Amino acid sequence: MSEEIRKGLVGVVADTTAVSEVDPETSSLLYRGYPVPELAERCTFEEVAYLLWHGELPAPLERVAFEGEGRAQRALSDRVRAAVDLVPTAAHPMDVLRTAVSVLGANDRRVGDRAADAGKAVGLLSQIPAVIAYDQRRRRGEELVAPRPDLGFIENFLHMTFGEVPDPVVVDAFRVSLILYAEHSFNASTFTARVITSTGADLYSAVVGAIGALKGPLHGGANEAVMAVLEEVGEAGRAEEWVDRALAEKRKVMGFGHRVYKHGDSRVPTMKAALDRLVERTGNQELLALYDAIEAAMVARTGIRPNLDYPSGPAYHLMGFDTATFTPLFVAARVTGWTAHIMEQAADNALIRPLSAYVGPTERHLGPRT
Ligand SMILES: CC(=O)SCCNC(=O)CCNC(=O)[C@H](O)C(C)(C)COP(=O)(O)OP(=O)(O)OC[C@H]1O[C@@H](n2cnc3c(N)ncnc32)[C@H](O)[C@@H]1OP(=O)(O)O
Ligand SMILES: O=C([O-])CC(=O)C(=O)O
Repeated sequence: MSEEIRKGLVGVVADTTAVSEVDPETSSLLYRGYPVPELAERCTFEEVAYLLWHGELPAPLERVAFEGEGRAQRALSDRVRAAVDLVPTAAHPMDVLRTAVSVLGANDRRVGDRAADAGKAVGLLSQIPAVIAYDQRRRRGEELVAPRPDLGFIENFLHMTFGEVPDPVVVDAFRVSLILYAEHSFNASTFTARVITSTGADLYSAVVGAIGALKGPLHGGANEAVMAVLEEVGEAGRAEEWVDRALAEKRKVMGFGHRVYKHGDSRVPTMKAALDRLVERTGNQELLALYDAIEAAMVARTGIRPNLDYPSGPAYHLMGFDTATFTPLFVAARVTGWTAHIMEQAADNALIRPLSAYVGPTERHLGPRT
């Protein structure tokens, strides 16, 4: 076997992209050239979506037209609602979302029209929150809440989920989290979307595949799994002992480590600051003490730092979301990055098809068969 195998494609540069730049040396992240902490401080989530899709922030008139297009598509269609209702509540909300996007694609006459991809992306950005909000509500035995076209994306998403717009600290922390989750170069789910697109398949198929890839606990599923860690550890005083045992048992501590960042995830300081503001509002100091104690124990023992999922998990908990809804929230943000990459891949396509080194039995032949 003479080929060099890069298991997990570690360190492999698969293509160019102009969507975002991750610099592991400086732990920094740029969307279309703009530092993400700056976008999180000064932009709406809709503006960031526009930036990822069009390469520039919208001018005032472009912003009004773009927001209007999104606001008009926020209501859950009867077909999608019926599809959600068909999925048992025992199924994970990511399965519901995957099914709903599939139904959206099957009902879109533009499905194979590449020129309509930007419009389909706007539709998904509006419909995905409606699905997530309705799914959480039906699991709680609550009625669907109709969208409010007078509200911005973030406020409307929260209104459809909770039946009211929460206070500004919650609204702002949610906005920050979605901007931070929006895009991250060739991560597993985005790469999945690019692979599917490279075959000539439509945008919805690529997004359905990406949702499947994001569900796993080594990727987006970690924000949900972080809550299980916090609950299992229980109190700050138990953190050191718990981390020692988890490492001895060779368990992966969810919310820590990253394939690209080895000196810390660029997004964590911004999300941690939002979490701190939520804690200040709710007075939940024990949660913060627990969070800090687990991080201190992990860093002291392994040098492995938190990734974005570590502060996002408890932040979504304090905002009032059910734990199983956390990874769908990641989808609501990342659909912007996925679709930007889908359009980039389609515009300059080459089928993605690597080679494999065969390690099975050498050639052999069937003997007489009875
Ligand atoms: C937004 C996101 O999707 S970020 C990722 C979210 N995922 C998680 O939080 C899940 C937990 N983390 C992990 O599983 C990993 O850190 C990954 C999958 C994210 C990245 O891992 P990789 O780049 O493949 O590194 P790999 O898994 O080989 O880890 C290297 C070493 O660090 C250890 N390590 C890495 N992360 C962790 C962790 N969270 N807990 C314990 N040990 C860890 C590995 O066990 C391995 O040790 P070894 O060399 O002794 O075998
Ligand atoms: O980049 C990755 O491998 C995972 C990640 O942090 C993300 O998708 O946001």
